[in-house]
Amino acid sequence: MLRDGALNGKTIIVTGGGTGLGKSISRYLIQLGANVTICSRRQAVIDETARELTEEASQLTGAGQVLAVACDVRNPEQIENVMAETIARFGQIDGLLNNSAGNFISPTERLSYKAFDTIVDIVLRGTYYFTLAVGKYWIDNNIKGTVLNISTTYATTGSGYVVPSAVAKGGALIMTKSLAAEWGKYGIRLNAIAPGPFPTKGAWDRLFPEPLASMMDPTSRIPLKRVGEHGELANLAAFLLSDYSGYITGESITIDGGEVLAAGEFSHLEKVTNDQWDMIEQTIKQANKASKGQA
Ligand SMILES: CCCCCCCCC/C=C/C(=O)SCCNC(=O)CCNC(=O)[C@H](O)C(C)(C)COP(=O)(O)OP(=O)(O)OC[C@H]1O[C@@H](n2cnc3c(N)ncnc32)[C@H](O)[C@@H]1OP(=O)(O)O
Ligand SMILES: NC(=O)C1=CN([C@@H]2O[C@H](COP(=O)(O)OP(=O)(O)OC[C@H]3O[C@@H](n4cnc5c(N)ncnc54)[C@H](OP(=O)(O)O)[C@@H]3O)[C@@H](O)[C@H]2O)C=CC1
Repeated sequence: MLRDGALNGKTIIVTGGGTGLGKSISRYLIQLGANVTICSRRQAVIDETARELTEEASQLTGAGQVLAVACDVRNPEQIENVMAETIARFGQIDGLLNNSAGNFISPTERLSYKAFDTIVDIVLRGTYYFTLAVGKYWIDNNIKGTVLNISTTYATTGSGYVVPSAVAKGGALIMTKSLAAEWGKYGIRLNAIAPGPFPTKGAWDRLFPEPLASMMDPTSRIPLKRVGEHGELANLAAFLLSDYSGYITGESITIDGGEVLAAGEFSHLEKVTNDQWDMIEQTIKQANKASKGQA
């Protein structure tokens, strides 16, 4: 979507950049000229992704570079190490994509305290630790940086069976809006993306395992009748991390093929046939007449 070189000179940290959506977004940011630091807990995974993305970038003109630094986003010292290594390699930090997450589907009453803590700590604590560290650095150095948080649609609607994730994503979303209000005076922008289903191994293994996968078609309640493509999400993420979105802050943009609209009272009536609509129309018109005393 963006023109070549749209992110030239920018350095962006992508948490969870070794797999899934973080990897796909990192690939596109690099194509657009950004230098990207990917980080997550598993060094071998981010090393392999860095090798792959470096190889791809070598085939392109004007692509950025990639650095892999291991980090658990629940650990402030490791976050500060990612920042120091990024600054040492690329000079400064301009953007932060909070994409790391933990999640699994479960009835809430089956969760231990530790299970609940694990999800909330990765998603909420990890997001505010990283944002706080990078925000302080930007304020101290007069850098007009940009944060993008990967949220979910259920951060605003709520959802059963993923309650720790909903609690944490909801908290991260309100942080996005709150800090956008507070740090706007420094030129720092914070936005969020709320994706619907975009197939990744990480999400599908934990949210859509058997027998669920055989029991339901995740596209059936999506108005566009399909899951998302990684490139579609990467386009939106690159735009929100770029200067082209310079007047957007505190916003959450939903990209879900219309899935959240399923809450609309009558939006599920697509199974009604034309013959049935004829019948329904006649029935309603009879009722209209009756109410006017014409029946
Ligand atoms: C419709 C289509 C879809 C479409 C999808 C629609 C969109 C969904 C939107 C959101 C999507 C996402 O976030 S997708 C992101 C998915 N990716 C990830 O989750 C990647 C990272 N995840 C992980 O590493 C693991 O899954 C996770 C458990 C979170 C963390 O691993 P750790 O090694 O740190 O922790 P562990 O020690 O294994 O587990 C911590 C505690 O959690 C408990 N625990 C772990 N799994 C459990 C389970 N299934 N049920 C109960 N409890 C569980 C353990 O027993 C431990 O508690 P005790 O027994 O008390 O010790
Ligand atoms: N796929 C989908 O349909 C949707 C996804 N999302 C969101 O998109 C984002 C990416 O998810 P997706 O790509 O699907 O799944 P992945 O499992 O591929 O991505 C999650 C990433 O988070 C990293 N991570 C987990 N725990 C930590 C930690 N403590 N510290 C640092 N990194 C960590 C993992 O790496 P490692 O294990 O090496 O640490 C992994 O790379 C998440 O925020 C998710 O909530 C939102 C809506 C829908």
